[in-house]
Amino acid sequence: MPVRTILDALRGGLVVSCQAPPGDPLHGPRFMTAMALAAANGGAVGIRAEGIDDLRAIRAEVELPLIGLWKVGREGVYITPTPEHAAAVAATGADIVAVDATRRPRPGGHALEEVIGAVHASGRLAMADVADLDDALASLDAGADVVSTTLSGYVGGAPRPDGPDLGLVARIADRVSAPVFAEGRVSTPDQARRALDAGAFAVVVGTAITAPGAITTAFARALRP
Ligand SMILES: CC(=O)N[C@H](C=O)[C@@H](O)[C@H](O)[C@H](O)COP(=O)(O)O
Repeated sequence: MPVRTILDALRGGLVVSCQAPPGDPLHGPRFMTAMALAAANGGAVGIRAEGIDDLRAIRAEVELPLIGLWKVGREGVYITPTPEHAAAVAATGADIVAVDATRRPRPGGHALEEVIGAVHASGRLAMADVADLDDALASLDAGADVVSTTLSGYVGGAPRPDGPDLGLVARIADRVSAPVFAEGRVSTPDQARRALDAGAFAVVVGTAITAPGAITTAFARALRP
């Protein structure tokens, strides 16, 4: 899909993140493809997904713009950490490759520019997953095409807020002209709407839509005395 068409298709809409980690009963391409198809039927304008097998399978069945990433471990920089991971994600046919764009040290000592360079060398757009405004500004300097607030609340060990960081969405959107995606802990349609009002270009929702285990836990907890 041409770059303009991809961004136009995503503007103002809902991207559904379809991810289930190893150990989750829904882990694997079959279930994540079904999730992506269900999201498409429900009106999603894009899909975000993780891992080479899931991305290939989703790409084969879903025509919506696809944001791909590869999680390597769960500590430090784990979202598409190196140029090699970025090239492999791009090779699945994902339209946008999401990469950790925090200012933390990267495995192999790579600079963010190198990871983004690998995305661009593959003809894809680079999404910078950031934790704060300075990450966003630095990532755009490094060549990122779009920014997402994915990592706000997941860096530095401070207690994680319950809701999305709409303040960060607004701070970034006020400073930059690049598209800013609101991502992370968006749990209700009202929060998604408010993310757009805060200046988001589009909204990414994962757990609240595609993680029945977590959704069940929230209901079950609410019933406990
Ligand atoms: C921090 C991190 O690793 N975030 C990941 C990034 O792809 C996913 O685990 C999240 O599910 C995704 O960002 C959507 O967020 P939420 O599930 O909160 O709607």
